[in-house]
Amino acid sequence: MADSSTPFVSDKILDGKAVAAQIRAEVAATVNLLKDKHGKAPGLAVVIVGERKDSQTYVRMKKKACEEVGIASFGADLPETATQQEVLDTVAQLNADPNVHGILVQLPLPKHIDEQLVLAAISVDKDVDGFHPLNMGRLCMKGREPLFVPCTPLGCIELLDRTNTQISGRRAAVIGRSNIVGMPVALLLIKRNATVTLCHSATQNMEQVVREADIVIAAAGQAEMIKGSWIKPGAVVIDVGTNPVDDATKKAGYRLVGDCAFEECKENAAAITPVPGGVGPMTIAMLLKNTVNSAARFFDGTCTHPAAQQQASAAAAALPSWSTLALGTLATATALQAAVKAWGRTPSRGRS
Ligand SMILES: Nc1nc2c(c(=O)[nH]1)N[C@@H](CN(C=O)c1ccc(C(=O)N[C@@H](CCC(=O)O)C(=O)O)cc1)CN2
Repeated sequence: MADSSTPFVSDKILDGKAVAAQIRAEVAATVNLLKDKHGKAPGLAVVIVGERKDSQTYVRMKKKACEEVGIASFGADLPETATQQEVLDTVAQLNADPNVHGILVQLPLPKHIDEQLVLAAISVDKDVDGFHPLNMGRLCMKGREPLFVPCTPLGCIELLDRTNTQISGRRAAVIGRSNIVGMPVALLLIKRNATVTLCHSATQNMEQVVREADIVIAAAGQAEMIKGSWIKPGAVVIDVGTNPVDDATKKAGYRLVGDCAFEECKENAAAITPVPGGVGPMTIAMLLKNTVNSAARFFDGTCTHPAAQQQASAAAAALPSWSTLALGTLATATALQAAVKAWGRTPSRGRS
């Protein structure tokens, strides 16, 4: 099923870190093209509320990744005690900032803050996490496309694509129905013509469902719940789980394991993602990609956000006539158009 001759699969291990590195290099090249053409860098704002260690780590990783590819970082670090209004005001400021093309609010939020309200307050044009109800709604509908697809699900599909794994016509089992992963990845697989069973805590005989699947996406958040005997020989297994388990031999006192019993599942699988080093790095790579796609829409004026319209008219007024444009600029524009066009196809790509 997975093409083990790709540079990303070795000894059945699907190296998400390597795929993510390739995507980050592509993003960096597109950022350079955008800077050459528009004289501006894409900007990503990350909002974090509270002091959760894991969330702070992820936010640090996102900022570092932005820096490495030339995306400008913005954002706000709010205390655990921040009120809902303060969070909404922060989002409103970022919505209005013309240098910010992507906004994300790190999840989970503290309990006293209404997650739905905050996610719906993010401008749909800057919703690089794809969690705005309008983007989620479009993802659910046949013949509609969201402006942004959530990063981890997009990363799972990209892993399948970059290892030439056929999706169309195959059976897929998704374990877990979260808004961040399970639900949207099931929708993406359906849009790619897979036959999908979405398993959850009330699913009966989950083992049997998984046994019939050519593609398994494990996103239940339960350490090593999927056993090797559940995996159909030759299946491709994408393990989204990142569960800390006590390990006295580690400096931190714990290690991360996935939702799949890795060594056992690897026996039967054609390819399996490791934890860490599988889906995690893809989440951040896809965030960078979503941000660059957003900036490109802002810069070329195809985005409906008022700031984008203003920027596009200002740019048009400042533009020299076509006859004086250097050939190099034209080449850059063409390369940029091609790059952004190719990327925009990801959610509904018909390749199998
Ligand atoms: N607003 C959002 N919040 C959350 C999201 C999200 O996509 N948007 N996803 C997760 C957390 N997350 C990103 O935010 C994330 C999780 C894991 C990784 C990652 O690279 N993990 C590494 C291991 C890292 C470690 O050692 O701790 C790996 O798997 O190799 C990146 C991003 C919940 N919140």
